[in-house]
Amino acid sequence: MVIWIIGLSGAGKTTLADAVVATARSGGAAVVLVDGDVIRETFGNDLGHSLEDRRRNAERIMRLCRWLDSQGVHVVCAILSLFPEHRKWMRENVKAYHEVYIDAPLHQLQARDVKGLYARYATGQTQQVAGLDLEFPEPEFPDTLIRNDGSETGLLDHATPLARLLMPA
Ligand SMILES: Nc1ncnc2c1ncn2[C@@H]1O[C@H](COP(=O)(O)OS(=O)(=O)O)[C@@H](OP(=O)(O)O)[C@H]1O
Ligand SMILES: Nc1ncnc2c1ncn2[C@@H]1O[C@H](COP(=O)(O)OP(=O)(O)O)[C@@H](O)[C@H]1O
Repeated sequence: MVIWIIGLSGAGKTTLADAVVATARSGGAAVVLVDGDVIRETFGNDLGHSLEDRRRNAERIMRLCRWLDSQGVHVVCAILSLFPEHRKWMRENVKAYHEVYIDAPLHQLQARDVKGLYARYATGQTQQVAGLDLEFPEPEFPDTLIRNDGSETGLLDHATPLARLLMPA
């Protein structure tokens, strides 16, 4: 199975993905964590954040996830996932695809701004920020919809039910 965790920068994708993987492993599941940022670095940061590079990065990650899945390993992937056609491709090309959308209000992301991305946008140092000058089409049919209301505990409450999807019966 591939659990595909989508959301804007700072929504809590990595936080949730880490918890799902830790819980699933403790329950005996063979699972790999694929994080958009980490895969960029793993491949030598050869892609930036232009729309074209993001498309290529996402396509690389999709194929990597499908390949891992085909080897009998579960995958939890945390990715911004800008392109609706990619989500469709995953649903069509992975036998067991579970899409999770973390919907977090932009004002909270801007207030938290752990990576300083939104502050850099505000001062004009960074452009093409999803949710601001880059459209983020919301997933239409997520299998799990999480409204991140600002409570990290509330977010992590979803980790165990998701991890159970990966654990041996
Ligand atoms: N404009 C701009 N400039 C520099 N960096 C940016 C920019 N927009 C996003 N980010 C960072 O890229 C991370 C998202 O990358 P992903 O590989 O998950 O997805 S995608 O390529 O955006 O589709 C994202 O990581 P997360 O915060 O983990 O989502 C950001 O840290
Ligand atoms: N609901 C929340 N309340 C408080 N902090 C949160 C919440 N959700 C996420 N965080 C914090 O925000 C930061 C960004 O989360 P992260 O998982 O890296 O997001 P993403 O991977 O979507 O960019 C982390 O430091 C995390 O602890």
